[in-house]
Amino acid sequence: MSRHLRLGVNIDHVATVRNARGGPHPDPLRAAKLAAQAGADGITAHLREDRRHIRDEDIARLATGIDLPLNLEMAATEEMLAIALRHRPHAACIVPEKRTEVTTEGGLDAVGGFAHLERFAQELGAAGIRVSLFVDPEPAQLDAARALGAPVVELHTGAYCEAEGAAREAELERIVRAAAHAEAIGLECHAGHGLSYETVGPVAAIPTIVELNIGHFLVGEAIFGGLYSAIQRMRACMKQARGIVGA
Ligand SMILES: CC(=O)[C@@H](O)[C@H](O)COP(=O)(O)O
Ligand SMILES: NCC(=O)COP(=O)(O)O
Repeated sequence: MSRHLRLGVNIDHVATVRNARGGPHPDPLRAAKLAAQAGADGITAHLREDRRHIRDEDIARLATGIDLPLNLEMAATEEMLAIALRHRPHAACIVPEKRTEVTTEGGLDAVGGFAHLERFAQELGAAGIRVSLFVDPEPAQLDAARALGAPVVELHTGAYCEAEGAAREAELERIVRAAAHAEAIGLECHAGHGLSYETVGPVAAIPTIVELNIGHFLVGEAIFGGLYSAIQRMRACMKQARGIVGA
C-alpha cells in the first residue's frame, strides 16, 4: 500500500461565501493556491448545473491557474461534458445531482444508469481525463464502474459521517469492504463527503484508499483558524491514521 494518502481540497464553499455578496471576494483560485502551499495534493471543484457555488469562469481560471491536478466534479450532462472537454482537467468525477438537494445526497447509480454513463466515461477517458465515479460503497456499483472503464471510484462517505455509534461503525464497515473490493477488481479508490477531524481517521486508515476529497468542513474551520491551518491539521489527522511518524 502507498502510505501517502492524497488530500484533494474542495473549494466549492469558498465560492458559496463569495456568491453571497455577488462580488469577487473570497476568490476560489486564491483558496486553491493557498491549499497548495498548505500541502494539498489536488483541488476539487464541483460545477453544479445550477451554478450555486463554482461558476464556469472559476473552472477556466483553475484549469490554468494552479500547479496542482484539478478534479472537476460534474453531472453526466451534455453541457458538463463539453465544459470538461474544453478545459481538460486532470480528472473528472461524475456525480449525481438533484436540483433541490442541499448537498450530494447519495452516490451515482452506475448500475441503473449504465447505458447513459457509457458515452460520458468513454469520451472523457478518450480525452485523457481520468474518470472517477462518485458511488455509494456498494460492490455492485464498483463492478459497474469497472465495466464502464472508469479507472477510479470515489466512495461517498456522507452516510458514515452522519451516523452515530453502532450505525456509524456499520457504515464504516461498508466502506472498508467496498475499498477492498475496489482493489480486488483493479479500481483506484478515493473517498469523500462530509469528512471532518472527527470522522477522517478511520477512513484514512483504510490502506486501499489513496485519496480523500474534503471541502465543506475545511472551509468552515477556516473561519476560526484560517484555511492553511485547517488543511495542515487535516493532513496531520490523515498521517496519524496512516501510521506516519511525526504527524
Ligand atoms: C460531490 C461532493 O460531495 C461535493 O462536490 C459536494 O457535493 C460539494 O458540496 P455541495 O454538495 O454542497 O455542492
Ligand atoms: N467529493 C467530495 C468532496 O469533494 C468534498 O465533499 P465535502 O467535504 O465538501 O462534503
